[in-house]
This record gives sequence, C-alpha cells and structure tokens, in this order.
Amino acid sequence: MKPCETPYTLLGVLLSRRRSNYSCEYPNFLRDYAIREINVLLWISLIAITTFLVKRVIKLMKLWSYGRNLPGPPCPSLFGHSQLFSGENLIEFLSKSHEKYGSIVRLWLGPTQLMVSVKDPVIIKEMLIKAEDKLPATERAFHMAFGRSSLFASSFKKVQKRRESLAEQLNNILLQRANAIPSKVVDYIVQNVGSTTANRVSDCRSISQHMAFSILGSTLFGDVFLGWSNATLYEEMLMKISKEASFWASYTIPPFWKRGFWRFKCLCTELRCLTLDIIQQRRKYYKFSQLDQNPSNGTTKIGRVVESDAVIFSGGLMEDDLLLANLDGHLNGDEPCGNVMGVMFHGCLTTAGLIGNILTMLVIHPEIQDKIYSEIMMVHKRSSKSGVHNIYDMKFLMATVYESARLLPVGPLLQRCSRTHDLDLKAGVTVPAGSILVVPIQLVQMDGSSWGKDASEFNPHRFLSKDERRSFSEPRVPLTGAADEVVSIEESLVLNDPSVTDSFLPFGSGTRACIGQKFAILGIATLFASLLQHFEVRLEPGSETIPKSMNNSIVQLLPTPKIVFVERNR
Ligand code: HEM
Repeated sequence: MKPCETPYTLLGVLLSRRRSNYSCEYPNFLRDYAIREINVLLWISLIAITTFLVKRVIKLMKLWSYGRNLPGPPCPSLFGHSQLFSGENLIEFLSKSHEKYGSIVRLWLGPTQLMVSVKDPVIIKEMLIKAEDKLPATERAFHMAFGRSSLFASSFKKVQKRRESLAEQLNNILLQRANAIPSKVVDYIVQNVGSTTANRVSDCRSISQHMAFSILGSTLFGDVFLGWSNATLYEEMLMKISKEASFWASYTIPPFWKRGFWRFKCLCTELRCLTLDIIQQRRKYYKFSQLDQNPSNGTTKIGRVVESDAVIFSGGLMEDDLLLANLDGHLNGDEPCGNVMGVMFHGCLTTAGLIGNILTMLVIHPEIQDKIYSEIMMVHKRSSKSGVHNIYDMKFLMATVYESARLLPVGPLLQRCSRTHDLDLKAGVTVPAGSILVVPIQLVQMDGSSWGKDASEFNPHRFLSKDERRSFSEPRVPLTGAADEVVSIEESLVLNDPSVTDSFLPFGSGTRACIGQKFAILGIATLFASLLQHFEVRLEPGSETIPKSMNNSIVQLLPTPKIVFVERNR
C-alpha cells in the first residue's frame, strides 16, 4: 500500500501526522479542529476581557461624573481625602464639611472610591431603605474570622431570609418573657458583680464587656453557658479577634505570606472549636434535662448541680433552642457556627458598648441614678403583690437607656452601599453604584435642629412626654428635684418610642437595620433594673473630670472611667 493510501481512520490520521512529508492529500482534520477551537476560545476571552474592561471604565467614568456633581471639598491629591483623616478626626472633618457644603457631602477616598456622607434625617431615611447592601469590607471581616455566613453578608439577597427568621425568633423570645433576659441570668451577673467588684475599683469597659458576654452567651447557648468552664477563654478570644478582624479584612487578597495572619486564622479556628463544644454541651444537657422532665406535668427541675462545680439550670427554653438551631443551620453554604459566632461577636461588642456608655452617664450624673433607683423601688413595691413587673413600667430607666444610645452611640458611622444600581434620591441627587454611603450618627443625634438647644446635654426626659404630639426636643421635667417628687411626676408621663424619630439611629434604620434592637434595649434595661437595685455606681474617687456635656470631638475622646459598685444598704 502506498503512503497516500493510508486508510482514513483515527490511527491513520495520527500516523499521517508523524510523517514528515505532508504531501498527503487527506485534510489534517484534528489539527484544523484544534486550531479553530483555540481561536474561538481566544476570541471569546478577548471579547470577555474587553467587555469587562469597558464596563469598568464606563462605571469609573460614571462615578467621576456623578461624583463631580455632588457638593464637597476639592480633592487634595491622587489619594483623595483618605490621607487627611484618621478614624478619630473623620467625624470632625465631616462635621466641618457638612457645615460648609450642606446635608450631602462627597469625599474622594482615592481615584476609584467615592464616599458620600448624608446628614439630613429625611434623606437618611430614604437612603437607608434604598441602599440595601453592606460594604464588601464588612463581609470580608466576618468571612475571614468566622467563615461564610448568610447573616453578615454584603448583598441583601443573601441575608434577607436569615434576617427574617432571626427577627421572628427574637420577637418570640420577647413575647415569652416580659424582660428579654431570664431573671436567673440577671441574678448571675449581679452576683458576679457583687463577688468580684463590689467596693473595688473596676474598669468600666471590661466589666461592661463581661456583662454583655454573659447576656449574649446565655441567650444563644442557654443557661449551660453560665457554668461553662471555657467561658473566660471564649471571651478573651472573641475580644482578640475583634481587635484584629478589620485590619486583616483591609487586605482585598488575604495576606497568606504574613505570619500574623496565620496566627489570627488559628485563633478563629480555636474559637470555632470552642463554639462547637458549647453547642454540643447544650445539646447533651438539653437531652438530659428532657429525660429528667416530670412526666405528670411536663415541667423541669430548676437549678440542679451537675458535674464539677458548674451550676446548670434547665428550663422551658424552646425558643432559644430554635434560635441556635436556626443560626447553626447550613443555609446558602454557611460554614458551621459562622452565624452563631457572628452574632456573638456583633452582639457582645455593641451591647458592651452601650452598657459601658450607660454606666459612664450614670457616674457622671448621680442625680439621675437616684431617680432611677426611686423608680425601681416604686415599681417593685407596686408589683410586689403580683410578683411580676414589666420593664416598660420603669419609664425613666428606659428613657435613660435611649438617651445614652443617642448621646454616645456605639458606632460613629452607619455604612451602606448599593452594589448594582445607582441611587436616585428625592433631593435630586444621584449616587452612583458602588459608592460608600455613610451616616455620621453622632452628628445626626446631636443636631440641635432635631433635638433642641440642649442636644449636647444628657437629658432622659426628652424621651418622656405627657402628650404624644409634643416634640422630642422640649425638656419636660427639670433634672433637679427630690427623688419622691420626681417619681410622682414620672408616673404621669408616657415613654416615647424613639424608633419613630428619623434622627434616632443607634441601631440603624431601613432595609439592613439591626434585628437585635428591641432585644438589646430590653435586655440592658432589665440588667440595670437589677444592678441599680443592689448597687450604687460611682466614679473612682479623684477622677471626677469627665465633661458633663458633649461635643463631637469629646464623644470620641471620652476615656473609659474607673468605677466602683457600692452595695446599697437595704
Ligand atoms: C446595643 C446593642 C446593639 C447595637 C447598638 C446594634 C447596632 C447595630 C447597627 C448600627 C447595625 C447596622 C444597621 C444598619 O446598617 O442600618 C446592626 C446590624 C445588625 N445587628 Fe445589631 N446592634 C446591637 C445588638 C444586636 C444584637 C443583640 C443582635 C442579635 C441578637 C444584633 C443583630 C444584628 C444583625 C444580625 C445585624 C445585621 C443586619 C444586616 O446586615 O442585615 N444586634 N446592629
């Protein structure tokens, strides 16, 4: 057979390729096919990359052109204003810029990053409803520390379902208990304060942190958490992670080459192991306590002593179980415990911040503390027959919690963005997609036009009124006066719901508002009702120099006071 007569089979084709002379007339089918395929792939990649780049350029041009139309200071350099301010003086800088340019101010943080700050309460409300996404950096921080989670993701679509179910379960817990946290958890914290800090100087920040940690831990993991031997270690790790998380999240690509990063990752893994441990203990204990139920009436024994010296309680905690199961469930590819750790992290930091700020306000204003004490005693006296009291009966205490959250908000800024679409605001302004939107909460909550001339004063009475139609800005009752007299005046007052005020934003507002708001406020008020009944909180002698009224920069610099819990003689 002549070479050109090689049969047209796959083998034949392969063989024919090996031959040096291509004089063969058969078409080199495979080679042509491969070349065409590669060409098609190259064209597709080229078109994809070009489309991607063109889209980026269009987006950038849009960002520049819309950004130029917004009022704001001129850009000082290629790096924008980010070089001008550190975290501390950002609020100061925004305050001056709003004074000069109005309620919407734009700042360039670099050639591709536009930040828009909004200070007008009506525009803020609209913006917080329309801007549904969180900053990608926030998602990165949670992701890096706790794994993928469907609760603290940037995109609203990813978090919507989880938000709804968590909010529903928190509301059910609140419906079951009038006071948000069970009295045995409050007793545990108050006893702890008594045994470790009574009549001794303590750091306000660390004691608040410990209280918040106990509240959140027992809410998520049940009372078994209060007797858990690793609780202190867990708290320490959570705090260490909180100090580092945003630093590592500032890298767009995780810095695998840094040793510190791996140390941080190890810490996060250890925290996950501890979380799994407490979840397991809770399940074991829950099964155990169910077996121990009294079959005749379905009730459980309370306060049994189990293993080592841990006091573990059992009780009807059905909703709490659902809460944990819901958070721990693996929805949308969540990593195990991602949401549980995320809620512990966010809940502890924010609740500790607010507890610390209330303590600070109480030591600066002992007269307010006296009034709260009189109110607590009066409500207890009134409800002693029924044995039940609702925390909403302590109106002055509730108003003090609101006022502390107003004057000293836990976070200085609300941060949002709209990743996919431009925001057309009624004020006639268009904010391009991808811009960082911020609300300087401190400035809004201390603005005289919303809160009156005494906006920088601590005055819980602004949340109390005789007539609902009266505005928040009018102080109704003088701050001085005998406690009994004040209590009788207080009885005739109504506690205003601050969430109806557009300029009250410690928990955010709109689509991504905090779902733990009601729970946190009621929990903190319940804790203070018990704490102040047993102790008077005082500033460490010799340190009475904390200013009584605030301005923007003082809020930032307020030191964490040293405080003393003095047991009341009852
Ligand atoms: C004093 C305590 C708290 C404060 C000051 C606080 C504050 C906030 C703020 C400012 C936001 C962002 C809101 C926005 O962008 O509009 C937020 C979000 C959130 N909070 Fe809280 N929070 C507190 C306690 C809690 C607690 C106890 C829980 C849960 C049990 C909780 C769950 C959440 C969740 C899940 C989000 C994320 C919502 C989302 O991204 O869609 N918070 N919180």
